[in-house]
Parts: sequence; structure tokens; C-alpha cells
Amino acid sequence: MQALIVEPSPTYQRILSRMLESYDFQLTFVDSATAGFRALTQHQFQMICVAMYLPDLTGIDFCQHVRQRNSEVPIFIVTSETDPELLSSALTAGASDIIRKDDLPRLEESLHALIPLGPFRYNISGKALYLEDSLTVAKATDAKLKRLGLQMDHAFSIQQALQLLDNNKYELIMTDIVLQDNETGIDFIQRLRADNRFAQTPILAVTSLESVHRRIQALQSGANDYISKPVLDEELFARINNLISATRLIEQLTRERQRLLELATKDHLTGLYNRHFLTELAKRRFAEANRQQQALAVLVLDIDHFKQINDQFGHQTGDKVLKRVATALQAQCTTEQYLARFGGEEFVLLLPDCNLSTAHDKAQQLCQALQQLQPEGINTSVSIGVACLSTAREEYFDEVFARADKALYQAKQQGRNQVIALAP
Ligand SMILES: Nc1nc2c(ncn2[C@@H]2O[C@H](COP(=O)(O)OP(=O)(O)OP(=O)(O)O)[C@@H](O)[C@H]2O)c(=O)[nH]1
Repeated sequence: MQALIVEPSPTYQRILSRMLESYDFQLTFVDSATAGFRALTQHQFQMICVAMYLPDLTGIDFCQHVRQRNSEVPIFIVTSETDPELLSSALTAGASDIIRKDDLPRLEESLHALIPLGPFRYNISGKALYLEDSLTVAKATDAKLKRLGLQMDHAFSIQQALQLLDNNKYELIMTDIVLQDNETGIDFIQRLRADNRFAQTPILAVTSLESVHRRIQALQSGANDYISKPVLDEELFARINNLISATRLIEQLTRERQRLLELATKDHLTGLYNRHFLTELAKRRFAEANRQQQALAVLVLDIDHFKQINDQFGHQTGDKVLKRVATALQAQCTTEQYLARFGGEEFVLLLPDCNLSTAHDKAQQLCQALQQLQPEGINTSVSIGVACLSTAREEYFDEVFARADKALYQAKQQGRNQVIALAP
């Protein structure tokens, strides 16, 4: 690794040389910005230290020039200056950190943080969006985020940011709070939080140090965290890492919850609801329908001669037939019509707001659809029993299911591939 030290004072050159000894750097010392620019054309540097005051330029100007061509290399400005405005403009110019001459060990700390940085220390990847009206600040931030493993898209205005959000997926959204043209980052955060698509995306607000009121407003609007300008690299990295890690944890928990829910409610072969889920749902729906005197019908469907399909084509083909039949049945159902695999080659369909005649028509439609399906090239048919809730008295799922099952038995007895409906 190569490091460039742009430092006119021989004393500080020596001090820096000793400090950097323990790092595996090849050091190039120059005493002016002009010599520094020349060195940059000759070598590829992985780190630059520059004094604030050089004979030909300031360290800030030097830094700004370097950043125009190289957004990645860490640049440390070494100075005795304490003026906050000057230090802030150094960071705006793209400096990675400012090292005070009376606090040189900080350079070691920064280097220490810098060297193991990247995907190894922070397991971060993906893209971040930054709404910021200053191109210089955006470029400097881009370089910092790259070191963290994040690609950055930059937007100058809320409109531009919203367009980027329509077409990209971001792990993190950062926004400056004070923007041009009467826009504020607060407006942007509020719009994001009103949009379900970005409910989980972490938002980091970038505010000025003195504006406590704006920081509170940003958090109240839905920002997850804030960082104050001038932004210190290590603080930025730690906050981004925390935000993204927390979001990933929530996503992981949501996926896990979804998986457990599927396991508890779905049949693993066909992906339809399982017997347990449908029975529980049907119990609730029957109680409701009795109370509100609504129609409710149950269909019991059974594939005809399925044992023969298994025997003739094998169990695996039998499974494929079951899946194809399930998909075909599901395709004929709305989201309000609940289809379950009850076991083996038997399916149950719960039809809310459906009387016996409509349920019978629906069953006919399913019966015909399956006759034409030919799953795995095999002639397949179903028999269907239909029953519905009595309008004269309260009935519960077990009773209506038993009647539909009896109707199914009759359909089988009468030659299969047909529908029988039994009135209450
Ligand atoms: N491939 C496969 N077969 C299954 C599964 N579950 C049950 N079966 C088989 O389904 C067949 C059901 O046979 P039966 O109950 O005799 O009924 P059937 O042959 O369809 O005859 P009918 O219903 O009277 O028309 C049995 O051979 C079971 O082994 C499954 O998950 N996969």
C-alpha cells in the first residue's frame, strides 16, 4: 500500500513517518500541493495526509482537486486549526477526517478503522439513495459509502429522489434536511412514510449540528436516526451499519413468521390450505353466517380412481396429478372462496354467500374443468358433493360437511365424474 504525505514541515514529516511505521505503507513525502499532484500522476495511493496550509494551496483546495478525480482514496487533513467553519468546509471538500496536530493518535484510530473497513467488517451491500442539493457533499458521501460496501444514487430534489425510488431498491435512504427551492428533507421523509413501499426502509437524516429542533422533527416524521454535519466517517459507518442490520433482522423475523404461518396453515404438497386451517376457518364462518342469516355452502371433491393412477403411473406421477388438480381448482376460485386439501385426493371448498343452486353450478364448472385438464396426460375426473347451510335452523360446519360428504358418496355410487347436491 502507498501513502502520500503532503506536509511542508520536516518535523511533522518525521512524526508522521514514525506513526505510520507500523502500517504496511510505502511513504511518499512532498512539501507542496504541486509536488503532491505530480506524485499522484506517478503512483496509486491508498491513503493521503495533507497539511491545512501548504506554500501554494490550502489542504482544503488540494483535497477538493483530488476528489474530482478520485472519490475513493481516504484523505486526512492534518492541522492545528480549530475554527469549526474551516473544519466543516474541509469535510465538505471531501476530507475523510480531520486530524488535529495536538491529537495525532486520532490518525492511528482512523487508520485502524479504515484498514479493516469494507464488506469484511460491516456485512453490508446494496444501494443507498442520498437526497442532497450539494454535488460536492454527495460525491464525498458516495466515496464513504463505497468503503462501507454500498453503492450510492444521488438526487438533487425530492422529485428526482421519488423517480429513483420508483425504479430501484434501496437498503438505506439518506436525506439532507435543508434543501433548495423551499423543499425540506422533512417533507421527503413524510412522503416516504406515507408510502407503504418504503415502510421498512431505514431513513437517516443529515442535519446541522446546531439544529436540535430539525433533528426532533426529522425523527417525529419517521426518520430512524440522524447524523450531524460535519459528518465523521466512523460515526456515519456505525449508524448506517446499525440501521441496516436492524432492518435486516426485522425482515428475517418477518420471513420466519411467514414461513411458520405457511407451515401451520398450508398443505406442503399442493400449497393449498390444510385441513386444520379450513376447519377452524369454517367453524368461524358458520357461526357468523348463522348469526347474520347469510348463505354458506360446502363442496367436497374427490379425484376418481386415484388409486389406479398411482398403481399405473407410480406415486410420483400421482403427486404431480394432485398438484395440477389443486392448481386448476385454485385458478377457478376467488380469494373469498377457501379451498383446502383435506387429505389424500380429497379437497374441500368453502363458498361464502352461496346458496345450494349457485354452489351446484360452481361444482359443475369445476367438474367440467377437471375433465378437460388431463394432468400428466392422464384422463382424470372428480366427483363432487354439495351442501349448504339451512335457512330454517342453525347448523354448524360438521353437519353441513357430513351432508356434502354423503352427496359425494352418492356421486361415486352413481358412476363418478358428476355433482350431487343435497338440500338441508
Ligand atoms: N400419490 C399420492 N397418492 C396418495 C396421496 N395420499 C393418498 N394417496 C393415494 O390415494 C389413493 C386413494 O384411493 P381410494 O381411497 O381407494 O380411492 P380412489 O382410488 O380414488 O377411488 P374412488 O375415490 O372410489 O374413485 C390411495 O392409493 C392412496 O395411497 C398422496 O399424497 N400422493
